[in-house]
Amino acid sequence: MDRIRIVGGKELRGVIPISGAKNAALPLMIASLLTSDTLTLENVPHLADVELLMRILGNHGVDVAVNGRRERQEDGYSRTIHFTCRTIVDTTAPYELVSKMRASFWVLGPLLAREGRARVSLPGGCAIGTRPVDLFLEGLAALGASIEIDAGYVNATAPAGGLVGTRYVFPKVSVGATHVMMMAATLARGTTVIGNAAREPEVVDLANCLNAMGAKVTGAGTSTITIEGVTALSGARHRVLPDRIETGTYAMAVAMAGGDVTLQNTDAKLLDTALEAIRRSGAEIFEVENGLRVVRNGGGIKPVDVVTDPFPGFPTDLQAQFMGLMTMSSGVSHITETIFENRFMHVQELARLGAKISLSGQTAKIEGVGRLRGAPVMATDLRASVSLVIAGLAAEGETVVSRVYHLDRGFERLEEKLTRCGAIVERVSE
Ligand SMILES: CC(=O)N[C@H]1[C@@H](OP(=O)(O)OP(=O)(O)OC[C@H]2O[C@@H](n3ccc(=O)[nH]c3=O)[C@H](O)[C@@H]2O)O[C@H](CO)[C@@H](O)[C@@H]1O
Ligand SMILES: C=C(OP(=O)(O)O)C(=O)O
Repeated sequence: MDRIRIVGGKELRGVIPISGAKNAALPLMIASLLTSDTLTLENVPHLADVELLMRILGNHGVDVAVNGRRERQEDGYSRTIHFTCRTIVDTTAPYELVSKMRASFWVLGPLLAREGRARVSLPGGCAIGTRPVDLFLEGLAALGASIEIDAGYVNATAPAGGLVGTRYVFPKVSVGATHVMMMAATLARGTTVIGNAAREPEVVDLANCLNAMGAKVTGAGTSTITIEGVTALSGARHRVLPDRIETGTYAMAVAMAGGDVTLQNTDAKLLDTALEAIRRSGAEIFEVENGLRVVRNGGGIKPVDVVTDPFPGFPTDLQAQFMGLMTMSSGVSHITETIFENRFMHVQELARLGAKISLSGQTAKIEGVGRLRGAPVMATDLRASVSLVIAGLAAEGETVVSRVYHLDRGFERLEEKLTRCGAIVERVSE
């Protein structure tokens, strides 16, 4: 099993290209199930989750062609990929595949909308909480679907004549349930209004792509999304938006290790709240053409309190990384996690590097320590593992992060991007 070895204490200087967003690419790829034409996606990141979803979509009948060729391209950053699902050959998404990645559950919406039925295993994904699927099922039931859960599978059937437009207010904001209901409603009869919808940029990206495919979606990016159903969708070409979590992660790496790095192909507007927190910690952030520049040349790290919230709040997917940054602050900070009930598994691993963190319910109290010291640590989930990498960059001596398959789910060419900025980071295969 691969490990990442880091020799810390070096400032980061250079340019990091930001990839297309994993969390936008996944629902966009799933949208290809809604049409028999080709959906071409540009800027698709080369990640384990993307590869797995290609296999899952292939199982349903989607033909995947990378850069116009059928073979997979093993080099190069984010790619252009063509997805064509002439006919859906299988409406079952099996446990073996869906259990590995939460987002694969989302095929439920398009399969149901296009074929009138779907059988999808209950999902897996990062172990950061119980992550139920009640909101998905209630949303689809509001569109007229009959739903039963049997032997670990969700069996959903549309009424004769297909799904029917509805008004439905989610009792809680859910990114995934918003994606799924929006996709399903594009092919429903009549108009659907989704209340308390997620406002994340990835929801807006999906709505833009659906509209390019001929859907009639308005209001994405606000809490109320309206979808006028159409009888069929066509193909389209769409560029995946930049990864705001990757952007924030590297910005925090610079804030922690020091240096001057330009993050290219990204947009500060995607993560205003997180950038504001990084600025308050003492780093300077400048918007530059097609990206941003993060600078911390000396000066201490100030303590900053944050509370995670749905967009436009501070993203839960940057909570672990920000906690890494706060471990080196000059005072006491508090981080409250409101989205997932079990997203503090990085705490005990950061402690191995010398961090002082105590937990009380959903709030972590971080007593800044002047310096961290490298140690062997274990990745527990995707964002927790990258928090250990950036802490390792700032720590003195050697840090070895094991279980790096978590990282490969969501960070494209992490070692290469950091090495180009002067970090000493290498992958060690056993
Ligand atoms: C692939 C992807 O895009 N994953 C992101 C997505 O996950 P995901 O879409 O799974 O997250 P949700 O927004 O659905 O989850 C928010 C909260 O709602 C709860 N919930 C969700 C659905 C449901 O049916 N019932 C229910 O109670 C969840 O347990 C959680 O407590 O948004 C999260 C919140 O920004 C991010 O951390 C994930 O990185
Ligand atoms: C939690 C994440 O992914 P998933 O929802 O696929 O588990 C994430 O991207 O941080």
